Order: sequence, then C-alpha cells, then structure tokens
Amino acid sequence: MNTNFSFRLIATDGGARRGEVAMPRGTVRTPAFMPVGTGGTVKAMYMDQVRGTGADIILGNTYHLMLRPGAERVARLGGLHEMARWPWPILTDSGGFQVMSLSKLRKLTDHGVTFRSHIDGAPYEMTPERSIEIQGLLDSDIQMQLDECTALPAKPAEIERAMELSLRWAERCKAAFGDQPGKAMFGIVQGGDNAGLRVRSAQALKAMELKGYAVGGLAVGEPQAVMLEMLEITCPELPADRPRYLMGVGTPDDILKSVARGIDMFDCVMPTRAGRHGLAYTRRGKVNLRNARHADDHRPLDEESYCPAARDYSRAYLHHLVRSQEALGAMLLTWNNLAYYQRLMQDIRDAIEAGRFADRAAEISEGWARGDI
Ligand SMILES: Nc1nc2cc3nc(NCCc4ccc(CCO)cc4)[nH]c3cc2c(=O)[nH]1
Repeated sequence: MNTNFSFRLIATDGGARRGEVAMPRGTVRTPAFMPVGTGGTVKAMYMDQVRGTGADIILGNTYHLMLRPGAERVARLGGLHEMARWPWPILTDSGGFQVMSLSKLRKLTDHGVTFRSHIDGAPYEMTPERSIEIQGLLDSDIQMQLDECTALPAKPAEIERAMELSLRWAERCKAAFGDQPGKAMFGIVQGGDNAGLRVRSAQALKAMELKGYAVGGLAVGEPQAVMLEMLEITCPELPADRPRYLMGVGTPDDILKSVARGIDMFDCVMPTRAGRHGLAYTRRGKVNLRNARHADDHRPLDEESYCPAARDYSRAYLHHLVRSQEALGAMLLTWNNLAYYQRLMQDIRDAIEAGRFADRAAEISEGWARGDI
C-alpha cells in the first residue's frame, strides 16, 4: 500500500520510457492511456469492464462535474471514486480548457475566469484556488493546475500572455494544493507552437518542483508534425524522474510517436467517441461499421483479441446494431476500442522493456497500413 505519490523509471529505449506512477489507490503502468470519464462515467461502459480492458486510471473533468451534479454534492456522495464505483486512480482536468471551449459569455482576468454554464446559463467563477478546491471535493488523485490553453494558430504575444498567466496560476494552484502526500498536482506546459515560449514555460514549472508535468496547448488542431516538434523541444526540459502527460492525445499513431519523444501518459475521447459513432479501432486500422460492406460478414473484428466485443460478434451483427442505432452497438464498439487502446499500451510497455520499441512501433504501423482484412 503506497502512502505517497511516486514515479519510478523502469526502462528507457531511445526516447521512450517505461515507468510506474504509484499512489494509495493503485499503480499506473506507463506509458498509460486514460479512458475519458468526463461526467463521472466512461460513456457506454461499466467501470469493471473499463478495468477489465486493462485501464489503471481514468480521467474526470472539473468543468462538467462542477456544473452537474456539483462538486459539493459529489463530496456528499463520498467523492468520485465512491459515486462512480471506480476505486483506482483518477486524474481530473482543471476546467480551464473546457471553460474556454464549452462555456458561454466568458470573462478572463488574472484573478480567474467568469462564465455561464453551457447547460443552463447559470453564472460561475473559476479561479486557481476554486479549481483545486473542486478537485479536492472530487477526491481526485492527480489534480491539474488551472491554465489557459491558447487556440492555434495565434500570435506570439497572445501565446506569451496565456503562457505567463498559466505560470502565475500554477504557483497559486501549488499554494492551494499544499502538501497532500498521496496525491499530486501537475503543472501544465503551455507556449503554443513557439519553441522559446515552450522552453520558458517548462523551465519555470520545473523550478516549482511539482510531482508531475502535463504538456498542454496541443491537440488543438495543429498538424501532427507541429505537435511532435513541440514535444522534442519540451520533454528534454522536464525532469526525467517525473511523469509527463500529453493532454488530449490521441490517435494510436499520435501515441506511438509521442511515446518515442518521452511522453508517459495520454487521454483522448477518440476510442469512446468513435465507438458511439460506429467506428472500430483494430490491429489493421479503423473499420467503419456503418459501411454496407459488412452487412453479411460473419467474421468478428479480431478473432485473436482478448476482448469479447472484438472476438465474439460478427461484423454483420455490429453493422446491424449501428445502422439500427441500438445501444448495444455503442457499448460493444466502445468496449472494443478501449480494449484495443489498452492492448496497444501493453504492447508499447513490453517493447520498451525488451529494448525493441522502434521495431514494434514499425510492425504496429504496418498492420494499420495493411488495411482491414
Ligand atoms: N487543462 C488543459 N486541458 C487540456 C485538454 C486538452 N484536450 C486537447 N485535445 C483534445 C481535443 C479533441 C477533441 C475531440 C476529439 C474527438 C474527435 O473529434 C479528439 C481530440 N488538448 C488539450 C489541451 C489542454 C490544456 O492545454 N490544458
């Protein structure tokens, strides 16, 4: 039973890292993929099913939970783990990104941001202190600083303003978080697509000696090459003995290429959202089950998969469910997709330990290129 929060680097292979993040509620094997459970649920999944796919940690969102059912109410219900019946680690985003991308009538100052709920228009204020307070009420194990994520493309002056504001907010979040041994507060590197600003942000956050670091401000529409270039600039500035979390990323290809550049933790809505839209991730790339070509196909998605959704159901049946908008369609494809992502992460972890990450990454990519059987 770990009473503290710690990161252990087990092996490296080039820029790729194999590690473990240990905390009282459990240990996260890295590189790790965190299924997104925005409103306290990983959509269309039971939590023991999410666990069964191999997930060590899930993500929750401060913005959504503060609006509904409310942070104080979640605390009265025993916290997010108790309410949602997920007893293992939970990482919560701080709300900054969602306020700027979802809410209405926003006013941002150095003090914080005032906004109206996208659900019922009710007014709210989010400050660094309130974000940490809410994440505490949720009983989150890894809490993110409140930050301002700049939408790209943006002028350097605008990127610099948001990056410097985020650094001031990191200091305030660190002060508000205080000393909680079994939990962590991660800083978030900003700086857009500007190398100099990325370095300044990473170095300033490193000086704060935080327990972990996220790379933010990416996966906001920039080309993959720009995202990867920012990782090549940012990761070397971060301490090697702390976890690195790339927010909102990504596709399986994004993940392979980002692991190669030193990232340990990922989250993305892709596998769950795609599952609800009839899209399956497989070893041979994506399969759109809406497509009529599957209507009489007896084969499963992947007869070699450990996941029943991939192994026990015909494509014809999945096509029927998707076309009929049956709830089971979203459930089975979400299950398949999360299982695929976790299988990919296990493959990556094993390959780094065996010192063959580059070869394995190439084999995996060739599988996608081969296309669907
Ligand atoms: N606090 C904070 N949170 C973030 C969350 C993010 N999420 C992303 N990208 C995810 C965007 C994303 C949204 C939808 C889909 C599904 C297909 O459309 C895929 C990716 N970038 C992000 C950046 C930040 C950031 O700087 N700070």
